[in-house]
Amino acid sequence: MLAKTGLLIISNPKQIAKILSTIESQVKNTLYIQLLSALSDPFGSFYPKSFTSWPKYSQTISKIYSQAAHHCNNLDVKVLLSGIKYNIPKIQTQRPIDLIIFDKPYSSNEIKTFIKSRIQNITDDHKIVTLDSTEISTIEEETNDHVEVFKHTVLGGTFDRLHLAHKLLLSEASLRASNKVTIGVTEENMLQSKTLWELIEPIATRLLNVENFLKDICPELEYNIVPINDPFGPAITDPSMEMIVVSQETIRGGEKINAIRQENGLNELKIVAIELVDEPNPNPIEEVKISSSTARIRLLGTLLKPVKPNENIPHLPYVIGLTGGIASGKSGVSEHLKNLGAHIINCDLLGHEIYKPGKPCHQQIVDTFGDKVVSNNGEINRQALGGIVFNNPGEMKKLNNLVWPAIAEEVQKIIKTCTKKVVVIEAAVLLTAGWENQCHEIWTTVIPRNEAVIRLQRRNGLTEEQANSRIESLPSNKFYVDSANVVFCTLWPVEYTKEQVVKAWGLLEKRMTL
Ligand SMILES: CC(=O)SCCNC(=O)CCNC(=O)[C@H](O)C(C)(C)COP(=O)(O)OP(=O)(O)OC[C@H]1O[C@@H](n2cnc3c(N)ncnc32)[C@H](O)[C@@H]1OP(=O)(O)O
Repeated sequence: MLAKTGLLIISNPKQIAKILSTIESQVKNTLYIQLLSALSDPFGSFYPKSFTSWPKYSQTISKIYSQAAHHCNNLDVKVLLSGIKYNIPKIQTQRPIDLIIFDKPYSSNEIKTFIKSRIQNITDDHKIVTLDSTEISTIEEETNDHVEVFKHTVLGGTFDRLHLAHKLLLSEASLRASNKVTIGVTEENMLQSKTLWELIEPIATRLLNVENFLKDICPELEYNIVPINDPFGPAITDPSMEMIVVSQETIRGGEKINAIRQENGLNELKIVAIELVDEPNPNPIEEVKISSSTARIRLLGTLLKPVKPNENIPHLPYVIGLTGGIASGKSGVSEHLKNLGAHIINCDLLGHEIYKPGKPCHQQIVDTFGDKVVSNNGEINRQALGGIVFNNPGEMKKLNNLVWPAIAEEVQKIIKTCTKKVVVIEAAVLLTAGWENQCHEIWTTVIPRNEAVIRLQRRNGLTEEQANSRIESLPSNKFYVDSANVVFCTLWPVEYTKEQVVKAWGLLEKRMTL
C-alpha cells in the first residue's frame, strides 16, 4: 500500500532525479525532503548551520524542485529548511510521516537511533526504505552572489494552486531571511487579465496554502502574509525590508518597487531573480514554464465541485444541465457529448418550436409584444423579439415567464421517453430559470469576455457596443463557474475543447458506476 506521507532523507542531491523517479510508486500525498550532509557521520548533526552558509543550498533546492516537476506530478513535495538553517533537535513536519526513505544503506541501529532522536511526527506503523545510492557527493557551492542573508525578505504573487515554482520562490525568500518574510497575495481585482481567472482559488485558500507551506518548511521564521490589491503592497513602504525575490519574468516589477522606494526615501531592495521551472510536457496551449494558468487549463473537464445527490429526480437517465454565457460554445460541447453517447436537448431550439404558429405560446407572445414581432408568414420574428427583450430586463422577464414553463414541460417529456443513459439539457439561462433541481450535475462553458464580443460581432452581426451590452445583461462567467461541477473553455482550437469533453465524459462514466 502507498504511504500517505514520506520523508526522504537525502545525503546525495546529485542522485535526486533517480530517486524521485521511483517515489510516486511509494508515496501518495506528501513528500518531505530533508537534506543531509554526506559526511562520514551523517547522523551526527545537520550540516552546516553557520549563518552564512545557508544560502548555498539555494541551487540544490532549485534542482530538487525542478526534478520533482518531472517525476512527482501528483505529490506535494516540500524541501524542509529548518534543519539546514538551525540546530533543531528534531525534524518537524505538519503531517505524520509513515514512510522514511534513506538514499543509502545504514545499519539498523543507526536508523533506529536516527528515527527516535531526529523525527518528531511519525506514525506508529511507519515503514523504512533504504536505497542503494553508490555515488557520494556534497552540496554544491554557490557563487558569492548567492550567499548573502537578510533580516527581512519579501515577495508577492497570486499563488493559485501552489505549485513547485511558487515553492521555489517562497523557499528562496525563507532561506535567505534571518528574521522575517513578508508575502503579498493578490486580491481578486488583480486577477482578471489572467487565463481562466474565474478558476483561481479564493484568496482565503491561497493565503492559507502559502502559510501552511511556509510553516511546514521553516516554522522558526516570522511570516507576514497579507492580501495586496496593487502590484507593490507593503514592499514600497516598509523600511525594514532588504531583499525581494522575483522570477525571471518579474524582475521589472522588482525594479519598479525600488524606484518607488527611492522616491519614498527608503533603502533599495536587493533583487534576487529565480529561474523559471520548465513544464515537463506542455501542449501548444500551455505555458512552457510551470504555471498556475496551465494548472487551471488542466482542470477543465474535471470534477471541480463534488456532486450532491439529487433526490428529486430518478437516478437514470443521468441529467447534465449544460449552461454558459452567450457565445461561450455550449453547442460545440453538446456536439462532442452527443458523439460520446449523450442525448442532447437544445432548449434554444425547443424555445423556437413552442411559439410556432398554432402553438399556445404563439398567441401569448403576440398578445404580449404586439404584431410588430410577427413576420408576414405568421411566424414570430425572433430578430424583432430579440431586439425588444435583449437589453430590456422587464421585457425579457415577460418573455421568459411565457416560454420557460412550456420549454420545461417539453424537456420533461423528452427525458421520460429517453433511452440513453445520459441526457444533456443545453440551456443558456438554466440557473436563472431554477432548472438545476432537474439535473444531477451542472456543467458550464466559459469564454473570456473579449472573445465573446468578437464572436457576437462575427456570428450575430452585432456592433461592439451591442455585443458588450448583451453580455452585460447576462450573468458573468464567475457566476456560472461558481455554480458548476465541471467547467469547459472553448477559447482554443476545437481539438482542445474535444479533449476537455472526452476527459469529462470519462470521469462521468466512472462516477456513474460507483
Ligand atoms: C431556461 C433556458 O435557458 S431556455 C433556453 C433559452 N431560451 C429562452 O430563454 C427563451 C427566450 N428566448 C427566445 O425566445 C429567443 O432566444 C429570442 C427571441 C430572445 C432571440 O431569438 P434568436 O435571435 O433566434 O436567438 P437565439 O434563440 O439563438 O438566442 C441567442 C442567444 O441568446 C441566448 N438566450 C436565449 N434566450 C435567452 C434568455 N432568456 N436569457 C438569456 N439568454 C438567452 C441563447 O441561448 C443564445 O445564446 P448563444 O448565442 O450562446 O447560443
